Amino acid sequence: MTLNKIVELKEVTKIYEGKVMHRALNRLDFEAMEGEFIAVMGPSGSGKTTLLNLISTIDLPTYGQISVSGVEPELLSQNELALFRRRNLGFVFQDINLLQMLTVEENIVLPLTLDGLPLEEMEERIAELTGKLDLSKILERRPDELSGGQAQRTAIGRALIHKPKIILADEPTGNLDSKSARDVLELLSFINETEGTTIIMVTHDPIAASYCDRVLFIKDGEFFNEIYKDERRQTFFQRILNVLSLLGGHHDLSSVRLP
Ligand SMILES: Nc1ncnc2c1ncn2[C@@H]1O[C@H](COP(=O)(O)OP(=O)(O)OP(=O)(O)O)[C@@H](O)[C@H]1O
Repeated sequence: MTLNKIVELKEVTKIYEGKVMHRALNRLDFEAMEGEFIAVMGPSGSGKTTLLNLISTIDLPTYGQISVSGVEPELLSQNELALFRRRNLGFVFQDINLLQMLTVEENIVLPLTLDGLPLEEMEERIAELTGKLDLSKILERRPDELSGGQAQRTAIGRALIHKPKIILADEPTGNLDSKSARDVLELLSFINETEGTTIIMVTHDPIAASYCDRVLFIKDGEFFNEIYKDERRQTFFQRILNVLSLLGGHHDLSSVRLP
């Protein structure tokens, strides 16, 4: 099977112009193949969120080229970009951001109603997806009646309902306890394997990163290292810790253990 590049960045530089100019990314090359599950790690301020914002077409680079799912964001208007994002990308954040007045089901189905999909098709997709997400029994609940893990799984449902090609996740387990975090990571892996959805996830957590196929490490806006998963998650996890300790800017990792 030949894999296609779904994301490509060539020599991308991002400079924030403010009172003080800041070069957040410097001549960064990056590629994601269709169906990959990639973690992006690096010390605070190294440019991870900037990278995600560029891939998600929310922001444009100062220099360099970007292509996402065959599209060069620079060539599209703001309206075209908004439509492109809605059709092709799914977003999952640390701050879960569900609409409080809506039920679990209504929150998940919201992006489809924007696209005016027929009711029957919406119901079919909701049933299939909420089964996978283990939310079928709590579809009528509102966000304040959910655990952190259930709320994040609802947010993942909302990100997945339109079958995006790419999921972009920024610290999706950052606010969760370890059990809920594991559930969310297993869910993302399952979606990646069964749907072939490409996932790019920024995380500080080496355990979260160990669920991925590849970890990209950046430092001061530049490529630092990248490692691929091997047979066992335990050894991959250990290799992630090794690179993090070389990278610096992290807390003491000696006590972190894979559960
Ligand atoms: N809009 C902005 N204007 C000016 N500087 C910015 C802006 N956004 C980010 N930066 C700076 O760019 C650098 C990279 O920020 P970014 O948010 O990408 O880092 P990060 O690796 O995601 O950090 P963290 O892990 O703390 O979230 C930081 O030094 C940040 O202060």
